[in-house]
Amino acid sequence: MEERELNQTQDIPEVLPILPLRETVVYPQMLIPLIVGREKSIRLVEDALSGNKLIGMCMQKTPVEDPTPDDIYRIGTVGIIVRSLRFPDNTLRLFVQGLQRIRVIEFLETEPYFKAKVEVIEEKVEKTVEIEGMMRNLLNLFQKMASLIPQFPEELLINAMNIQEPGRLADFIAFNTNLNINEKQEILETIDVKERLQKVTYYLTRELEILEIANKIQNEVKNEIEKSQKEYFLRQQMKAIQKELGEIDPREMEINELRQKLQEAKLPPEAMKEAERELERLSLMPPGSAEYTVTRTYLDWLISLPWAISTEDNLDIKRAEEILNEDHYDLEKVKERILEYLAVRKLKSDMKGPILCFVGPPGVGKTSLGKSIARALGRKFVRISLGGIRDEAEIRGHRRTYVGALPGRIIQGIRKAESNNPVFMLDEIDKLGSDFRGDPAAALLEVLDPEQNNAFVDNYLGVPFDLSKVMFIATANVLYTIPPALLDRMEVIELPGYTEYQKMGIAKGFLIPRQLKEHGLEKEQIEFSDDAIRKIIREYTREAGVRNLEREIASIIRKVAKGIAEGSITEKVIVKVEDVPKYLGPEKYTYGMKGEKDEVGVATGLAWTEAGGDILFVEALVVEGKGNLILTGKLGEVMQESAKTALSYVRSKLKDLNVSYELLEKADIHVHVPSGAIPKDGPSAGVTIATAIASALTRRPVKKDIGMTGEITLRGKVLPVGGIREKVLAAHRAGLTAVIMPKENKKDLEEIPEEVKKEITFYFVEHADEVLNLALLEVKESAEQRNPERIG
Ligand SMILES: Nc1ncnc2c1ncn2[C@@H]1O[C@H](COP(=O)(O)OP(=O)(O)OP(=O)(O)O)[C@@H](O)[C@H]1O
Repeated sequence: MEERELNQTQDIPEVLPILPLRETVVYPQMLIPLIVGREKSIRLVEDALSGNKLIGMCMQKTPVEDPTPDDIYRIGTVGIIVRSLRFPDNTLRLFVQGLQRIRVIEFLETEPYFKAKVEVIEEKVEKTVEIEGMMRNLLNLFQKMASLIPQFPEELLINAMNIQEPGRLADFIAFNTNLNINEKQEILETIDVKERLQKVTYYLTRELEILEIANKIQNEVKNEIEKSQKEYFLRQQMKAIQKELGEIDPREMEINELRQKLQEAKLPPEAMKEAERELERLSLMPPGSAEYTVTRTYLDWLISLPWAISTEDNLDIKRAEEILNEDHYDLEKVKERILEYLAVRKLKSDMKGPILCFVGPPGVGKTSLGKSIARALGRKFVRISLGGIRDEAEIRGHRRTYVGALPGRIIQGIRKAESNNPVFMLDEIDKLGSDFRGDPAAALLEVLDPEQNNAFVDNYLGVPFDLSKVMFIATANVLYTIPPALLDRMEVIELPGYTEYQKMGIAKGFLIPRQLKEHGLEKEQIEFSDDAIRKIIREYTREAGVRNLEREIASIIRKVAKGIAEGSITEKVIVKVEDVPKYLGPEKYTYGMKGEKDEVGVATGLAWTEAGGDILFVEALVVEGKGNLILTGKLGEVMQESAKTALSYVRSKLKDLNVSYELLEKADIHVHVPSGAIPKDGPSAGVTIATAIASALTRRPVKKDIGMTGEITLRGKVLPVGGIREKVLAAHRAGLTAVIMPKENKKDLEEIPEEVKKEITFYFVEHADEVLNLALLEVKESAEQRNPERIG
């Protein structure tokens, strides 16, 4: 009742004590708590309490301690003190009910407190439709704001809905919205109600926008957190439930199991640290994720590697010798070298040995020697082929960041070996490639370098693995394509091809017994005659090694085994020479490739190929022309030059050879080397070409039983060549009885088996004149033998 009475303007005296407020704005009709601490203000309140309890309240422009009238806003509020409490620190707590806006007209007194002449600001508005609409809008916004603030008190909303007067609604909402103090004063000073509604609407809209954005951000963050937290909580709950039930979390079990396996694998400290890190990551990943699988695979690799598993070496040299002999025929020098190697190993166990490299044509037993070494030493045997590898990552692995990454072949081989000291065969080291994907040879160097390979880092593993106990053996068909840096690290052991005699021995002593065993037959059931074996060697295979020989033998044994199994064969089978075509079909090669008769313009050369040695025929023909040299037969650059040199040499000898110079002027010389489709190169056919040309020009036939090799210079000097052993074996195989070779190659004959040397006459020459004398027959081709088209 009192309040209503006081609402009347006339009840407000013209002069009021003015309480300066710091950072507080009091609106009419609002009940607000105030703390009064300044001495002057306490005095003011005390005086008011003993009178009509009415006070004027105006905010200070700045919150100074002792304001002057100039520091005080002129628009304020008149209010009535509803309650006051004195606190022990002498401050007063007041509850003041705001009544109406006032305007300070003039300060009358400043001591003991401010007193001023005031005027009450009347507020009368007509509630137009516009005002009504603005009110409703404001209420809506207020409601919206309430919905965005979680702990918003509901009664504030209800109060707001119950306010009828537009000015009061604006004040109420401004009071309860997060406006800054200057904005609150601005609203107080906005006397025009419509304008006040507009301003409050503006501020409320701004506040709403801020709230909405904040809410959106909050929601997004919350969602993120919620997702991972939900999972975490669920997991924790599951754990708790499982614990309660006496079960173990399968995931935890898996991780524990992995940890135990890692410990059992005895990883070195650096690898263990990495493994622990990955385990930690694994425990935080969702099990179905791709990343989980990647990490799990990596850990499996770490577990499966033989970090601490070594086999014990058996260094009994006698036994090793027995094993090598048991598996291989002959190869005495090679075996001796291997035994020496093992003996040194025995004396010096930590020997950083040279890496052995077996070089030789296919099928000569390189791989099987490696296997025998492993067997003799009691080590595991693994083999990888390097043929055609161009990508360094094949050796060293891909980084784990690649999809589907795996360790390189070295580490894969080690895993296969299940021990860290296997005999590790690197096949076809001569076929390594290199391109933009890096140089595999460089990676291999690191593998083979005893100084570095105790800490070989595979890109996938990312931690070092000790390869120093591995015994590496490389194999190659040829030496010259092996990168020099690699070759430098290796000790080359050459295994040239076998002679027919040796092949016989291998077939009888090793291949046939082995094939019998593999087909489940006894030697009482089948026997090969020597002639039959020889026929197979000569007419069904043409190779330096014995791989095809073994295949053909297996093919015969298979057919016999089939017959026995079917019951069509009941007696011991003796494979005789005439039976061979029955089993293997018509012969594949004609034996004795040597020429059938002494011929003009055809010389027999000796060539060296990847499959061992071979003989080749050089044909020369004098045809009508203008003194040109025609070369055919896919000759390489070196061979072409060699042919030109040979021709020039022969030209310089025309007089000695009794050939007229005019003949050459009217003729071209055509040199051809069959087989035309196979590329040929090298300088060693020099003497052969010279012989063929000389024969063609002189019409003196070349002896068919002589094979020859040697590089030729313009002056006719004969220079040494390579591959003598293979060439001589090929000559022997082809049935030649004499071989002409450079004098400087005489030393190479040492490596040639006695049985071959016995059957061949060797001529060692220094000059091509000697070659012509040896190879050309004295008699000229008779007139009837002459081809009518030929000239000269
Ligand atoms: N001296 C030998 N005594 C007994 N068997 C042999 C002999 N040489 C080779 N062999 C046999 O010949 C077959 C082929 O040999 P191996 O596979 O070792 O050849 P390789 O030289 O490694 O050939 P490639 O270069 O093609 O790998 C094997 O079965 C092997 O046992």
